[in-house]
Amino acid sequence: MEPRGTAMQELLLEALDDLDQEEFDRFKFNLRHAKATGGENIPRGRLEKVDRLQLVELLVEFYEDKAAMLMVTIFEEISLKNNASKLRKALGEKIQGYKKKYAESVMEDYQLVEDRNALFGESVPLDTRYIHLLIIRKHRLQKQKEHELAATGRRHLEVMEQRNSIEYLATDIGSFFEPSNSGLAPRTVVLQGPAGIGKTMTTQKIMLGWASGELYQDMFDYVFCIRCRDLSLTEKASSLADLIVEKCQDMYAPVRDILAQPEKLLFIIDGFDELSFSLEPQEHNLCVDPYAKVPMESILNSLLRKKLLPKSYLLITTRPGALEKLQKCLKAPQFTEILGFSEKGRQEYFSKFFPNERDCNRALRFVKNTGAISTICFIPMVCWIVCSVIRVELETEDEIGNTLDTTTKVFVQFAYNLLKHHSKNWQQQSLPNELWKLCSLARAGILEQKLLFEEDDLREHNLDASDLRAMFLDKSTFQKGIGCHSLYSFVHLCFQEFFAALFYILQGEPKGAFDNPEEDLKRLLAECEKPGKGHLLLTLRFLFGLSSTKVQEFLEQAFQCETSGLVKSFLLQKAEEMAAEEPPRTGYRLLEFFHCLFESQEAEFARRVMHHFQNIDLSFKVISLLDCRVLAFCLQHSSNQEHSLNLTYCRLTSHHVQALAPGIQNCAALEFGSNKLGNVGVTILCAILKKPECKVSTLSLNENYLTDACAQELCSTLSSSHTLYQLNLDDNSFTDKSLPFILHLMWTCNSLTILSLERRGFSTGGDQQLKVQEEKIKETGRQFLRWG
Ligand SMILES: Nc1ncnc2c1ncn2[C@@H]1O[C@H](COP(=O)(O)OP(=O)(O)OP(=O)(O)O)[C@@H](O)[C@H]1O
Repeated sequence: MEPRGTAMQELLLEALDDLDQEEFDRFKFNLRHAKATGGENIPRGRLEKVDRLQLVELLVEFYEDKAAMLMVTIFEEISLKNNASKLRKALGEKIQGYKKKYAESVMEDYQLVEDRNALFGESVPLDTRYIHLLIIRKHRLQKQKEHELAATGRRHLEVMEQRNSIEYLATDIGSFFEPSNSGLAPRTVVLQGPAGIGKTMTTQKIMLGWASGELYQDMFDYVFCIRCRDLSLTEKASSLADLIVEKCQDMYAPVRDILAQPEKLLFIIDGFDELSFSLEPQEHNLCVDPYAKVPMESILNSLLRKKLLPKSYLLITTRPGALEKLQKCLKAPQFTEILGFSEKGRQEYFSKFFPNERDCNRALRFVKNTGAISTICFIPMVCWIVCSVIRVELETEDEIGNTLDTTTKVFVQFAYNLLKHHSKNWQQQSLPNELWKLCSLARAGILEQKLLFEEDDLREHNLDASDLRAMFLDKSTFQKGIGCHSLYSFVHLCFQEFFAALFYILQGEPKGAFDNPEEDLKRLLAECEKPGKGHLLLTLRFLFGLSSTKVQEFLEQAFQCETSGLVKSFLLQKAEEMAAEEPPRTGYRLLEFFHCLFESQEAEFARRVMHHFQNIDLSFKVISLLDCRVLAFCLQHSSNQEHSLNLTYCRLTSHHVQALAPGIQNCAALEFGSNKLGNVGVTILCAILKKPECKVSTLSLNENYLTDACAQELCSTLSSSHTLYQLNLDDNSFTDKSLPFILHLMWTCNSLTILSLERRGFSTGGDQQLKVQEEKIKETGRQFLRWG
């Protein structure tokens, strides 16, 4: 921090120097009765005989950063209007100057990121690394607006009106606080996304954008970024004002001026899921005074609940697992979500990673041809790991393995490559031991929600002299009192979660306090189920991934270690318990559970539990390609063939249908309404519907931009179905040209009983024909009902 505010003292002295002796005496007289908020006035005795310089010192001593405004008030009281306005102007300039200075310090702190492409991180400018991420915003349509749009031909909006009227729109970091259709600008924005999707990187980009004058210039005078993981360091009571001083890295930052306009402040709270506090809403936990010394937990709780600085703006990032907990604290939040890289973004990432064009093309070709990897490469973190793995394979001229079909396997391969190429201990057979120490540190941290480790922690886990420390841990230096303090964290939280899971798999090492691995594992699994334990979700997912027989065989061979045979049977039992829960899991919790089954790649897991989930309803969730592969795996290996899968309004495209393909045939009902399947999606779907083992009885493809060509393909495919009972094709782009195909289907598919064709787009003549044929079918004695 810079030396105490000499600039402010000079300003005060200059203002006093402008006074003649009589004015100076009057100033001192009024100062005796000054009404400054908080603190004491300068005792009368100390005011006598002070000269101007001494008075400045006294003013700063007693009124700190309020001294200048107090001086302005007294000048006005004693009719020194010119002096008052001169000082006010000088103060204004000083504040502007300070804003600039703060922006410069933010620039310095945020412009560089560690270059993870170079193994032992050099730093590179963020702008050369950052790649555009797809972000969407949940959008609630207003009735009036809907009608306007409906009148312009977007008929699907009427359908949406019945379904909560939510739409997902693409957005970008510069538009987070723009007014929604209601005209209200959100003061709280939540940015959610899974592990490694780029939330922290996005906050860094926003900080830099603001500091360099490109983002939110007129909107915010100050933007402060609070990293939740760092908050655990602040044990003692502090105030929001203190926190701002700390962020400014200047103990004489004009905090009062900064706080005087809360509507010009943005607080970014990054990594809400990493918080270890409970954030219960008890009143005694909340504070309204930014100067009150209260525990950090209260400051955060009060900011989130808009008790403290209600007019300030908040941007909070979180993984989906903590969303429920976060939602309970917030007032009128706007939800946004990072979807990851687009196809183009991924290519850009690869070309930055592999400057050599030939290597880049090879790597991209490999990813494209390996469907499994292709679906996980939208996550930047995974992209980085996959590229690192591919680079090693390219260097060694090995064939790029096509076994990397789960995130866990990508992490295992990455850890293996790193260890193979960089650990001296590799040859000395002590690797399993070293690895186990790293895993035990990760596990201890995950259980305690501790992400920053002290030297003592490293010593406790015998890692102080380990090579693995430099490989997987980052070191940061923090100011503590007058000295410096080193803290360690895993290169990314995902790695801590991965190694924590690996701890439960590795065996054969002296586990000391954990000499009963069975109990230890049971404890972890029980913890995962407790409310508010969202931070354990990824660890659990990795644990499922590592329990796979194939992965364990690889670990044993590659790391020369023994693995635990127990884990798999425990997890199977756990999966059965989770599946039988009442009420059953829904939404993201259900999807998370399916991800666990998928990571295991053990068909038996799915076979044993999927019968509990007859109705899988993930409608109105944003579903990724990976989610689709996960669903396909679970459905494909289910012993039950009667599932209904509801993916209405999930932003599905033809790629999603492709990823879902292996599982769809095991569903009796497919609800894919309000998506963007288009003609290609329907062609893929038809290939599945044609299979004799496919027994779909309800198919909903409402509002999917389907054309007459689709109607032809779909109707001719379904004509031979013996199981199709209901078909919904509302709100598509059909014309009279579709009529013959639809009539053919109506006549030939005898099982078809309900056909919905609302807003089908036929001419009056076409409609007439449809009605006539419908009546004729009924005359044959067949039950047939048509809607619309
Ligand atoms: N926009 C981007 N462009 C390039 N690389 C990115 C981008 N976003 C993220 N990355 C890479 O992915 C890594 C993980 O990103 P980040 O830490 O921002 O994820 P996160 O969503 O905050 O994850 P978590 O929830 O686990 O904390 C980064 O260290 C960086 O290497």
